[in-house]
Amino acid sequence: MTLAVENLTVRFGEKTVLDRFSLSLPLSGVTALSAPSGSGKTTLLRVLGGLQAGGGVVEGVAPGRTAFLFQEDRLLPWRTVGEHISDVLPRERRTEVSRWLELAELEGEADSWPAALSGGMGRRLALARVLALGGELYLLDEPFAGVDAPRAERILKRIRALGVPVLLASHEAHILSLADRVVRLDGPPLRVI
Ligand SMILES: Nc1ncnc2c1ncn2[C@@H]1O[C@H](COP(=O)(O)OP(=O)(O)OP(=O)(O)O)[C@@H](O)[C@H]1O
Repeated sequence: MTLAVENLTVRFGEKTVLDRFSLSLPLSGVTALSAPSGSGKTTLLRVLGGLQAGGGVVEGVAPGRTAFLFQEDRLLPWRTVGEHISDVLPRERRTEVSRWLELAELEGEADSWPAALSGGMGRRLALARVLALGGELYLLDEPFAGVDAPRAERILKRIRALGVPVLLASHEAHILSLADRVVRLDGPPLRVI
């Protein structure tokens, strides 16, 4: 399958973030988007996830079938680590909580509260929740912010093994080096370089 974006334009007031932006890439494995801060990576992911309207054509991705990791963790202070995962699982899959915590190297933290997690642990919990939720395409905005490189590399290998295509935004060279393809973007307004 191919993800195709054609002539996508997004403006916020006077500011043009995406200007007739086009991109085509295979929907398999791990694709990394690399671009300077503030250039529009989040905006592009949001359009692909159906969270942001844009003028243009997007083909190959059904917005309701993507799983989206926001740049912010968006954890719930009143739910434990384990409950963050069980909350997104259907009843018959509730036994999977430990599987997703292990994937994110959070085993042993199921009863912890978000306030007791380090920044990197919170990030891994937010990531585990999206992975558990599932979809046909994972859209991950800076999934490893605050996560040490060796751990991030181990987790990314486990994500790849899930067999669901991943499109992630990252600034980190070690993450880019593990991707199957890196789309380097200039910007703003974004252009593929
Ligand atoms: N809702 C909005 N209203 C106004 N401007 C916005 C809005 N969302 C994004 N922008 C602007 O669009 C530009 C691109 O933002 P975006 O968050 O997509 O960049 P990014 O490449 O993901 O940045 P970073 O790497 O820092 O996360 C920025 O100049 C930002 O200020």
